Amino acid sequence: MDRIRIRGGKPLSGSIPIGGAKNATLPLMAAGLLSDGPLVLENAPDLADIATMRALLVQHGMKVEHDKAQRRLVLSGAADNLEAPYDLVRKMRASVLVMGPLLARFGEARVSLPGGCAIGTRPVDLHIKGLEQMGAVFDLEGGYMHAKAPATGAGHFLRGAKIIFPQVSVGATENLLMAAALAEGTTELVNAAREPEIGDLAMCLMRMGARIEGIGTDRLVIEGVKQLGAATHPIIPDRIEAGTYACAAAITGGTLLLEGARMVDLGAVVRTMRECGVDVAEETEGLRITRKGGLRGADVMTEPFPGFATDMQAQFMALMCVAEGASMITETIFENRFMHVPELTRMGARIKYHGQSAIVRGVPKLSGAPVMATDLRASVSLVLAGLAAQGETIVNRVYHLDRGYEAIERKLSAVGAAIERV
Ligand SMILES: CC(=O)N[C@H]1[C@@H](OP(=O)(O)OP(=O)(O)OC[C@H]2O[C@@H](n3ccc(=O)[nH]c3=O)[C@H](O)[C@@H]2O)O[C@H](CO)[C@@H](O)[C@@H]1O
Ligand SMILES: C=C(OP(=O)(O)O)C(=O)O
Repeated sequence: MDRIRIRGGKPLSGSIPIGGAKNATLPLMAAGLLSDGPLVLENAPDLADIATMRALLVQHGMKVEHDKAQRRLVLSGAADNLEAPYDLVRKMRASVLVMGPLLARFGEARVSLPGGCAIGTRPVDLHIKGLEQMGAVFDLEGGYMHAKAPATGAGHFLRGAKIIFPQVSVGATENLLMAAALAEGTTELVNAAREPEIGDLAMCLMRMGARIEGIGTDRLVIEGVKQLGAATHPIIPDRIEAGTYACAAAITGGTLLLEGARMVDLGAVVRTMRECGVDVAEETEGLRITRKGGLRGADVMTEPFPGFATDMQAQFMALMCVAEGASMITETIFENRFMHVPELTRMGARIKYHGQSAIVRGVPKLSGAPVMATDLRASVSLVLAGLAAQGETIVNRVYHLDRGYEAIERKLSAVGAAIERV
């Protein structure tokens, strides 16, 4: 199995191109189920999760072409198999996003329950409750959610509803937004998630002919239409990939231009990095991250957007391991997202955690070690620690990284890191 070998201690310098956002592309691909297309997605990243979503849609009966050279995905055709099998759903939880589109367009879906994952239990009750409010009836059998929605007689299956989320959920907002686009009448999503990926999905649905108001706010109002059509949509840049490479510049005391990255998507992360003594400047081509002086510790609490992203928590913790003073990191989104702590500790970090909070006491140097992690962002936090550590770090289980970071070793070695896949 592939591993990543890093010899740390080199300040990075140069430019890194930021790809299209994984977490925008996955729901956008699911939206392809809502019409015969073609839906053309530009700036598509080449990631394991994209291949998984492609396999899922293909087994549903759709045609999905991924032109990697042109960074383009073209989705067309109509689903003729309404089942999302366990083998694919367990690989990637975002598979559950086919539920809303399948129900809205065909009145039926059978989707495996995803189960828990390394970072938490991650139930899908909010997705189910919302779709039930829109008229779907759910049955649980053999680990599958089997949902049916009777035809309304007006060319729709689902009916618009006012859905008040008791808790902010990115996936539930996306699933219901897609379902509402083809439902009869008006749907109101209250306490909706406001992540940039949701705005991107809404923009794409509008290009396909959907009627949506309130984009960028926590109240989305969708006027259902009978049919959606073809569209071409450019995927937004990956703010988490950008934030991760910003940490790479900061932890090595270097300077990187993150081509295509946008300040507007990274607000809380940028504010915190500045608090730590890192310079962040918006330039025409992207964001420039520079660290000249020492790193100072800072406290963060993860929150739904526009708060500090949970998907940046592990990377920021790696940075705080070598910052001056103590930093308190509180994870409020997922109940088990400190799996990187024991591995960072093996590299010499001083971290203690209890429940939702961790205290990191900065040390002058980390030391390289063989490490492994159980999820995507935890794995990349070990790469970051390895870039700053003395000696050699081997990161095992690279398949986690390949879910969300395209060519990470090539992007980092091009800016001066001693990193290779072995
Ligand atoms: C593919 C994708 O875009 N993944 C992102 C998405 O995941 P995902 O959409 O799964 O995350 P959610 O926003 O839904 O989860 C937020 C919280 O709500 C809980 N919850 C969620 C749904 C539900 O029905 N019931 C429930 O209790 C979850 O367990 C979690 O504690 O948003 C997360 C939070 O920003 C990110 O970390 C993930 O990278
Ligand atoms: C948690 C993540 O993804 P997923 O929701 O697909 O597990 C992530 O991108 O960090």
